[in-house]
Amino acid sequence: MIEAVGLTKSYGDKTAVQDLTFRVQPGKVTGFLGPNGAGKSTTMRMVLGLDQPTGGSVTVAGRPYRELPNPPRTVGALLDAGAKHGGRSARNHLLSLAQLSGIPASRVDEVLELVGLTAVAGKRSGGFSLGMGQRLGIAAALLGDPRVLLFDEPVNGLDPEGIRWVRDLMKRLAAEGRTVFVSSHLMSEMALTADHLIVIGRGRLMADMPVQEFILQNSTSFARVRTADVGQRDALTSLLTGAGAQVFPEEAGTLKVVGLELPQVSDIAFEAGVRLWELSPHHASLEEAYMRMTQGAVDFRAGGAQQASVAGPAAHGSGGPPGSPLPPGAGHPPQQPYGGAQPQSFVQPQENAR
Ligand SMILES: Nc1ncnc2c1ncn2[C@@H]1O[C@H](COP(=O)(O)OP(=O)(O)OP(=O)(O)O)[C@@H](O)[C@H]1O
Repeated sequence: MIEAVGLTKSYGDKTAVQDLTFRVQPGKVTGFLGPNGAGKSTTMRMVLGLDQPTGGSVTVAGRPYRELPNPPRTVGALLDAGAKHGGRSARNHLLSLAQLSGIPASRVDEVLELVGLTAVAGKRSGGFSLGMGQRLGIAAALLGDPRVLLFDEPVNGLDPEGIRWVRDLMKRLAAEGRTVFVSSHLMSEMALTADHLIVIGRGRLMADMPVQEFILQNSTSFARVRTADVGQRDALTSLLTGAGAQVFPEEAGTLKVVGLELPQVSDIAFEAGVRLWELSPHHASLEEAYMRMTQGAVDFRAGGAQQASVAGPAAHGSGGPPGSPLPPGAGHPPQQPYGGAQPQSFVQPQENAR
């Protein structure tokens, strides 16, 4: 387990991490999320004793990293996959790390096999592709067979096969009862990999909960409705609005209905004699929930002028149609063809979550 209590780190007058308290539990993959500059790497560096907190504390398996009897056998980490001696072969790189920690040389071949680098073990790691470098970094993290693992952006630059391999590895490590703490900006990947999330923004804790709960708490589900014809669609729109729903017409001719359960929508349509061709539930993705939660905690955002020049003068705002309650920026999700079952979400305008 990793436990942070009031963890704080300041660089001069810049506070990178502020009063963070959380536990990373064994047996789960815990995703560590936050916008650029939120303090994720700083936190991980403090877990690993590479930076000293200016306040609070963080322990691994009950002790600060520097007090662990044999740190590489307790905690392994991939922080910077580029941090290797490029002139050495993959095997020699791992052998030197093993020697430093009193790990038997036989373990080097085991981890090379585990990450799929056996065939290139004798090659200079300087010539490795990004994906091979990531695998070598992961091999180094696994060398001491530690119970606690930290990975900072482990899928950075990996191809789909590599991403899937990392995902399966994380899940396997967690299933073995290890503590797996992994940062990533790839939300779709985190949704598939993580069981639990710790989200920070501007150095502060914003969420600490299971992935599904995070999505539920930070998103709005909606129903998509398709009627047999336009006249019925307009009639149904007024009835649903009258019943307290927010109704948004979509380009594909469907309606997005927020605020009523599916059976209620069905009953209202039935009682009015409106024939429905589609009535489907839609849930938010992790990415949508994350964007909604962190929108007030982003340090770096592309400026409007920049976006305009990229989009070209003909581009229109991404808000709702004139008269719609959607503000600019709260655009409709991509339309699905009729019957398309991809879950989508309407992200409602929300005040700064903090
Ligand atoms: N050595 C340092 N000296 C001064 N400021 C630092 C130092 N290290 C980090 N910071 C600042 O602390 C803040 C948090 O940085 P950190 O790298 O931990 O964020 P992050 O969440 O890992 O970001 P990213 O997702 O971009 O990697 C940033 O504002 C950063 O500029």
